[in-house]
Amino acid sequence: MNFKLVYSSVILAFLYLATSYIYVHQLYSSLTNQKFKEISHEMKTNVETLIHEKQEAITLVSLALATSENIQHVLLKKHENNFDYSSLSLKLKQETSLKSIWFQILDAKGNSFYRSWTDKTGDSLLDARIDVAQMIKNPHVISGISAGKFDITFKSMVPIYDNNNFLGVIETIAKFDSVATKMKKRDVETLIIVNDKYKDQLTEVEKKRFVENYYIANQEPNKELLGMLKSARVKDYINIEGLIVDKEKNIILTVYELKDMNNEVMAHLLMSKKLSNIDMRQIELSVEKIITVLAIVFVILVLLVYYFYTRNYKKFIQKQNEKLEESVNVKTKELQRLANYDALTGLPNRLLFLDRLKQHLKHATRDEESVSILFLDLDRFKEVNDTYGHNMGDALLKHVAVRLIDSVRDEDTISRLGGDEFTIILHNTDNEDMIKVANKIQRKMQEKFVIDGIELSTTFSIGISVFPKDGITSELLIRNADTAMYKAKEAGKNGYQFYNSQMTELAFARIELEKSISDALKLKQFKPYFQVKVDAQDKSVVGFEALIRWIHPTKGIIPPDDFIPFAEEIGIIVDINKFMMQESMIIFKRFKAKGLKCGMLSVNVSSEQLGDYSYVEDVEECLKNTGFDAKDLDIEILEGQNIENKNRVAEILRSLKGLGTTMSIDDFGTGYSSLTYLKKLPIDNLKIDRSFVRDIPKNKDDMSLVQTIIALARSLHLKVIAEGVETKEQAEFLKKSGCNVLQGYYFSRPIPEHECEIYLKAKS
Ligand SMILES: Nc1nc2c(ncn2[C@@H]2O[C@@H]3COP(=O)(O)O[C@H]4[C@@H](O)[C@H](n5cnc6c(=O)[nH]c(N)nc65)O[C@@H]4COP(=O)(O)O[C@H]3[C@H]2O)c(=O)[nH]1
Repeated sequence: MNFKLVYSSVILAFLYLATSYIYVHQLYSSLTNQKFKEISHEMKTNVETLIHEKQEAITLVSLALATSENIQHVLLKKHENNFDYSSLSLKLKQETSLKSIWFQILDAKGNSFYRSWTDKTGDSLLDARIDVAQMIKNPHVISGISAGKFDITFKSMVPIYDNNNFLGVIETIAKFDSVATKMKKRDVETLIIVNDKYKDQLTEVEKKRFVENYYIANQEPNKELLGMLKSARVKDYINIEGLIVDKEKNIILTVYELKDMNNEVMAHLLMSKKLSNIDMRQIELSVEKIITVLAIVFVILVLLVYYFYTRNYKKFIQKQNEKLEESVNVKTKELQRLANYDALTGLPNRLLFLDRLKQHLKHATRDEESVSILFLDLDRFKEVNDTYGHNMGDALLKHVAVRLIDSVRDEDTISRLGGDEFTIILHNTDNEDMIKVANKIQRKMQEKFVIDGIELSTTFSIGISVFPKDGITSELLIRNADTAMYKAKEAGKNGYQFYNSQMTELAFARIELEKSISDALKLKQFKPYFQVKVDAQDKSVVGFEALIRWIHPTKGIIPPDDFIPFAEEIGIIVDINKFMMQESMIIFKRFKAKGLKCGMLSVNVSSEQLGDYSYVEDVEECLKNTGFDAKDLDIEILEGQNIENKNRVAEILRSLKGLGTTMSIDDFGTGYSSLTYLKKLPIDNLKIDRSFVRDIPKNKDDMSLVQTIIALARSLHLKVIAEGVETKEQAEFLKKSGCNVLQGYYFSRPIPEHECEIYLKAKS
């Protein structure tokens, strides 16, 4: 995601808002200042206008009166009592804005001829007033503001002529503070501050109307302004340049300089207007407009940024999606590989094999061709695992896979179904080709594998099924190839078998048998039968061999040869033997508890178990569970059994010996054990196979062979037990030959517990 754009947008927005704020603020203050200036100007202009108006008004009045014939006549005749302007004053008061107005008439010599406010006349004003002197000297219209004894006033003097004969002067006087009153109507308070230089002149004015030496000319001065003036220096206010805005007092202040007739500043008009009375709406409207424009610009900018951002974001999302898709593809491929290929060998696994087989079958159906499946199972792979561990087993599988790949064409599919099972799919091959492939595999496997310096050899049992002859579905073809593979195992391993229909029946029978053996174990249908072993010399009971019998509810007693090899093949023999050992020990414990001398208990062990340490644990557990004395336990090992797996077997036998048991080599003479090797094993007894005893005394070779075995056993300090003794002659011959213990039908067949008890009781 483009965070840069987001960050810069946020910063820009902030800058924009800050700048806008400053701009609006400055604009507002500049507009306000402008407005205040305008207000100040307006106040000054207004007051000036009012002053001019007033001056003009009284001048007009003077001019009007100067042309009055009555005045001229009276001045010519000096009949002063004919004047009365009180009605004129009243009229002016009523009809005009001239509320306080006075008149004075001077004669041509500057003497007061008439005063409307007093009866006092005849006094000369030439000396008292410069303006009067000027007028007499040079009659002309004089208009202005002047300070007198009582106040400052508006004055206008107009010469009175009779034709060209100067008769005198008419003077009109008006109060000045009416200007302040008029200004008030316009919301402006005006304080008329008369300059301090007039202080001495204003002799008839009350002292209290002075602030410092400045006369306040208002009749009723504004209290606030007066307060302000009193609380500071008067100069501070009359010297204001431009204007003052006092937000605290909510006023705007400005000063107007009032000039006298000689154009000299004679007074200052301090004017104030309430800020709250100033109409700021226009400014606010302008500012609002600006804010609106700025806001619109901001919104547009935000929208633009948003547009670019979303466009950018879409691109970003698109890129992310592409990346995601890419990694999903990689992962999917990886998963497909994991799902379809065997992690150990890298060959296609069961899933891919099934898929490819289905494809082959589809094409073969369409093109009317054949497809063959070779089902391969390593012979004795379990022994490799048990002997050298699973790592070695795995390494062997990898090497085997390489050799398999070397044995077939590239287009043939080899897969590992799991464990030591492999399959090969061959397309459109005849029997001869298949045999060639099977032979090639076998040849490749002949050479020993050398892994971590250890030499290993292994072979394959191969089952072959062919589409469509042996099945048209993949499931059936695999099952039938598997069945054929079992057949190859039964036939002695390291070979191949083509599937035929009889094999299916066999396969079903095997499944059936597997289930019923398992059920039999659960239902305790297996029973130990005991066959006695007697001392060759005095025929006393030395012990018993426990031999299994399957007491089948419908088939009766099933002998071990009918199910033990199969039980060994499917592995259930481990549980069966454990069960047999524990049951026999319990029975022996019962015999002993009854005081019966049953001697040693011999049990059989399977080749499956001798390569596995867990057998030692099983024996230990049975001894512990039953409290059976290990010294009374003899374990019979078949000569042919696993003896090749020398080191492991030797170790396990030593562990068993460590528990206190004795060990016997069973069926001796049928295998090919070297006696030197046997010497190294912790063996106590050697049982001569009954096949050598059977034909005694008829077969002289057997007799001499038996004698040789006994002599050899003796030299190895082993006890010799002969089995299959059926006749007295045989018993006698074996006794004479030095055999220690005899076992066979001659003494007793294998019998169940209760019969054994009777037998023992009879013997004791
Ligand atoms: N013809 C003849 N036979 C005699 C005579 N005396 C004994 N036998 C038979 O010879 C076999 C001796 O047992 P084995 O060699 O251990 O051979 C046993 C043993 O290898 C195996 N077996 C029996 N019980 C068990 C067992 O619990 N576990 C295992 N793993 N194998 C067992 O089954 C084999 C066969 O057992 P069985 O049928 O009981 O056959 C027994 C026994 O009945 C005789 O005088 N004449």
